[in-house]
Amino acid sequence: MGLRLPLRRSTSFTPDHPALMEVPGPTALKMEANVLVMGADNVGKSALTVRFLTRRFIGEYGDMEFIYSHNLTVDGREILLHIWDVPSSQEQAEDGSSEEKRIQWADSFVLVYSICDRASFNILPLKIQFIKAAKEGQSQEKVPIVIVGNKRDLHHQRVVSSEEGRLLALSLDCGFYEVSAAEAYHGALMVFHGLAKLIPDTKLALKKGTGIRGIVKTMSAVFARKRTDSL
Ligand SMILES: Nc1nc2c(ncn2[C@@H]2O[C@H](COP(=O)(O)OP(=O)(O)OP(=O)(O)O)[C@@H](O)[C@H]2O)c(=O)[nH]1
Repeated sequence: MGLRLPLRRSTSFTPDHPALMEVPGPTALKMEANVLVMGADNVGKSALTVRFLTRRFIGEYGDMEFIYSHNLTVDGREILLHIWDVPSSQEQAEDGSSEEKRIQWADSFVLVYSICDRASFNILPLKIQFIKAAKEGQSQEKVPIVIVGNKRDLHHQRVVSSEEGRLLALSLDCGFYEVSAAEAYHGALMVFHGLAKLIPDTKLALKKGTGIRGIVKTMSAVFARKRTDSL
């Protein structure tokens, strides 16, 4: 059975952080990359993704599954990111082969844990080794991965130190960020911007023209759910 792709949604994006105001010249390359957001349940995968895409934090995200398409300009390269956020309830209902297929689909990975949840941190080394074995075996190229410690605002509940996160990222040759999707947009922007910087041109160029062309639906369902819940 083939890989079941979720609904697809497009967004537009203009970076507003001074460090990110890199206007592409007339020869800027247009490229595409697939990003898979992974991690344990309840760590804030959807919050981080939605914060990056919309700048908003809506609190509850339900179990909607989307691939979001979003333009980002990094180092003069205009990159169309296809970001797949998989709810953990769905992951648990599947067999391992679906995760393998998603890993094959992706060129780059965001691995999220909560700084308040030791177990969500402890599962990362195995997940990352699994990704590396699946991807690096094929291409011999380093796989772009960033590790994200989320919920930084809950410092009184912290059980994973920043140093532990940084060391893990160093030992596995990944990028590292600590953020609060709840508190600020900037951290989410830095995560996806940092990831895009790690994707080599060769990988991006290879993806050009091979992106999925699926059904485009709006994220209004997520916001509608939120509005209904708060009535
Ligand atoms: N305090 C705080 N809460 C957060 C933050 N990010 C997410 N949350 C909350 O954590 C809960 C889980 O967030 P989600 O984004 O749904 O987490 P997820 O990893 O996508 O969850 P699954 O659907 O289980 O895969 C929600 O109640 C969010 O409001 C954060 O940075 N700080």
